[in-house]
Amino acid sequence: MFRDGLMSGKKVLVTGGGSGLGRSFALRQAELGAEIVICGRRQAVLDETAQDLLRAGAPSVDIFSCDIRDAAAIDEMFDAIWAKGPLTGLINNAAGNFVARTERLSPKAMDAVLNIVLHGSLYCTTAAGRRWIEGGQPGTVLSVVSSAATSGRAFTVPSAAAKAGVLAMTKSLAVEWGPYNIRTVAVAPGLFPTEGAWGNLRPDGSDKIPQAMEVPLRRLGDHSEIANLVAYLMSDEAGYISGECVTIDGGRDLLGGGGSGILGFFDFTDAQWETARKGKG
Ligand SMILES: CCC/C=C/C(=O)SCCNC(=O)CCNC(=O)[C@H](O)C(C)(C)COP(=O)([O-])OP(=O)([O-])OC[C@H]1O[C@@H](n2cnc3c(N)ncnc32)[C@H](O)[C@@H]1OP(=O)([O-])[O-]
Ligand SMILES: NC(=O)C1=CN([C@@H]2O[C@H](COP(=O)(O)OP(=O)(O)OC[C@H]3O[C@@H](n4cnc5c(N)ncnc54)[C@H](OP(=O)(O)O)[C@@H]3O)[C@@H](O)[C@H]2O)C=CC1
Repeated sequence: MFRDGLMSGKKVLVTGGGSGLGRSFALRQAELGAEIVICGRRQAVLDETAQDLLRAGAPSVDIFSCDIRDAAAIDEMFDAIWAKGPLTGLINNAAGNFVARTERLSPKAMDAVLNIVLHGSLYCTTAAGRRWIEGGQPGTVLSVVSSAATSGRAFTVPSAAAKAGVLAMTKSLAVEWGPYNIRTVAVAPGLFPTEGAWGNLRPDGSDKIPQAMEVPLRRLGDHSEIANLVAYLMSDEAGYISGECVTIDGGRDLLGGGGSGILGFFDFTDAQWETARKGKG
């Protein structure tokens, strides 16, 4: 789909790039010639993906065990990255989410999601932007949000609220940092199977209808489809796109509020919620 070397000369940090969609984004850009940096909390996952990235063609791969809830740790990671050469792009991909009845969430449960999605994305974005502005370098920040950012999403309210904040950040910085030649963009994925999303959002008994039937195109997304979109948006070919969020969901959001994926939760029993919470769903 793209010319070889589309991302040559680029160096991109993918938060949560060791697994799930982040891994697919990193792999696609590695194939297109980008130097890749990935971070996450699980060192073993990062180690394994780093080997895959090198095999895919990345000229260099750096990995950082870093919890993006920790602003100081992020700053250390960015210092270490810049010591070897500045990034040209950042992908805010790492996220935390789970289904729960909102009125029963503890403050810690709310913070667990908000701190990763909203605070983590803002910490990483400003860590990159500050360095680009000081160095007089252009840059691109792509944040992975969700249609929940605009439509809301019952039973995952902290995530929906955090994604709305990240989208507002994207649009605000497109204006504030435009004069520095820093682009900020977002993608809103629909259903792309990953361990994290299915493990946290799809407990047993929650699917009222087959998952593909939640989507007008009658199928789930393939990682290659969103990885190509992300590669395009990170490349210079998208150099005049800023402040925009591209939805890639087979038309699912047009069914209203993220489709019918949440319908099962209205009838969930206390026992089912407990099982979901323990991660046995
Ligand atoms: C909007 C749609 C689109 C988005 C899609 C995605 O993002 S898909 C990507 C999805 N991918 C991922 O999510 C991957 C990353 N996810 C994670 O690391 C975890 O799921 C995390 C977000 C809980 C953070 O982990 P951690 O180790 O920092 O947290 P911890 O275990 O120490 O708990 C902290 C607090 O939260 C509470 N609590 C926890 N679960 C539940 C629950 N089900 N029910 C109720 N509460 C729950 C827990 O009880 C505690 O509160 P307490 O009792 O002390 O007052
Ligand atoms: N899959 C889907 O259908 C959809 C996904 N999305 C969004 O796409 C993105 C990727 O989702 P997906 O791949 O499914 O999620 P996964 O849960 O599979 O992957 C999340 C990644 O983020 C990392 N991560 C989580 N918390 C932290 C943290 N505190 N610090 C650093 N890294 C962290 C995880 O690594 P580790 O645990 O090692 O830290 C993991 O590599 C997210 O932004 C999600 O909200 C949106 C809509 C739908």
